[in-house]
Amino acid sequence: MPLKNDIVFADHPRMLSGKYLSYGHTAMGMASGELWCNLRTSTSLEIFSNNCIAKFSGIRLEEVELLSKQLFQTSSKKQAKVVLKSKFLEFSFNVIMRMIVGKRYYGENVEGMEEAKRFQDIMQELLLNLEDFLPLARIFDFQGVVRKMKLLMGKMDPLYQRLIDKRWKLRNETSQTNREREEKTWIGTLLSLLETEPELLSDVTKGIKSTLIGAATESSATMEQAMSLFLNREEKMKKVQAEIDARESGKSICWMSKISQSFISKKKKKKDLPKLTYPQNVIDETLTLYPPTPLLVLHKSSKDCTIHGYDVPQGTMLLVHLWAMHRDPKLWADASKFMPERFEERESQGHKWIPFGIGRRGCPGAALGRRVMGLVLGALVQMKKVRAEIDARELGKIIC
Ligand code: HEM
Repeated sequence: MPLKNDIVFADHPRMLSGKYLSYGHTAMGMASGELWCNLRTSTSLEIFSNNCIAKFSGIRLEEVELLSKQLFQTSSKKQAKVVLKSKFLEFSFNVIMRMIVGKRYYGENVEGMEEAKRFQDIMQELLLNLEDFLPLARIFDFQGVVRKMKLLMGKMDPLYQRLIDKRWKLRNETSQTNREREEKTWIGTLLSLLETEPELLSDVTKGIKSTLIGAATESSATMEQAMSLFLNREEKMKKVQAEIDARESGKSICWMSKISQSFISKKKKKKDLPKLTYPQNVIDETLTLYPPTPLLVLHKSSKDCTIHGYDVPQGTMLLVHLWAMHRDPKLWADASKFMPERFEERESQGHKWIPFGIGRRGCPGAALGRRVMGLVLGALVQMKKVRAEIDARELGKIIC
C-alpha cells in the first residue's frame, strides 16, 4: 500500500514490529543525527557499558550528597519551598560533566568560574528554547526555532572545542599518570578513539553535546515528574519508603551506595542485593505516563521498506507517537492512571513500552539514567536516613 505523504506517525507497537527498525534507520536528533552512528564503535559503547557506569558510582553518590546538603541547608531553620526543577538540572549537569570532563559546573568547588558561567548561560538559553523544540515545530520551522537552536549550538561549539583541545594537548604532553587520569573520563576514552580515527573529531564534539543535553534534561524532567506524582499520592511514597526500610532493616549505614546498586539492570542484579522493585516501578510508570521525549526523535528510513502493509520509501521521516502508545486503553489497563503496580508483571510489557526508544538508535544512556533517577528519588524519600549517613560520615563514625 503506498503512503500518502512523507511523514509517518507510528502510534501502535505493530507499526514498530516490522523490519523498519531493524535496518539501521537514521535518528535525526537535533544535535546527534547521523553523527552518533559513527561513534557507535566499541569505544563509545564502552562508555555506556555497565562496567564503565559502575566506575563513576562515587561521582553520583557525592553529587546526591551535595544535593541533599543543599536541601538540608535551605530548610535548616524552618520549612522552605524548593524549586526542584533547577536543583535536578544542576545536579544532572554536574553528574554528566564530571563523567565527561571530570569537572563540576554548578554549585561549590567549581574549577574555572568564567568557563562555568559561559556554560551555565548557554545551557539556560538552550533549555528555555528546548521547550518549544518539538519535532513538528522543527519540520515546519514555526517561529524560526531551527535558526534559534542552530545559533545556540554554534555558541556551544567553541566551548566544547576548547575543552577537547585542552584535553587533547594534555594527552600528548603529560606524564603517564596524568594521561591515565584523563583516560578515566568519557572525553579521555573518546579522545583515544581519535588516535586511530582522527576524522571523527567533529562527531566526538557533537556526540558529547547531544549526550549532555539529553542526559541532563531527560533524567531531570523524569525526576521532577516522579516527585510531583509522589507528593500528590502519599500512599505510593509510603510504599517506596517501606520497601527501602524493609531492605535495610532499619539500619542507616552506607545505604546510599546500596540503593544506587539496586538500580542496575534487572539481568545484572547482584544476588546479595534484594530487589528494590517498587521504586523501580515508580520510575518506569513515570516514564510511561510522562515520557520526556513524547515523540522520540525523528527517524528517517535508510532504504525502501514496508511497515504494517504500507510501502515506506527511502528518506521518509518517522515520528513515533510514544505518548499515545503509552496511554492507549487498548494496550494498557487504566491507561491514564498512575499505577506503578502494573510493572509487577514486567516481562509482559514488551514493545509497547519504549521511553528509551528501541533498536540500534535506542538510548544508550538508559542504564545510567535509571541509576541516577533511582538514587535521587531513593534519597529524597528517605531524607532522615541520608542526613544520618552524612552526619555519621562527617564525624568519622562510618567510612563508605
Ligand atoms: C530518563 C532518562 C532518559 C530517557 C527517557 C532517554 C530517552 C531517549 C530517547 C527516547 C532517545 C531517542 C531514541 C530513539 O529515537 O529511538 C534517546 C537518545 C539518546 N540518549 Fe537518552 N534518555 C535518557 C537519559 C540519557 C542519558 C543519561 C544519556 C547519557 C548519559 C543519554 C544519551 C542519549 C544519546 C547519546 C542518544 C542518541 C542516540 C543515537 O542517536 O543513536 N540519554 N534517549
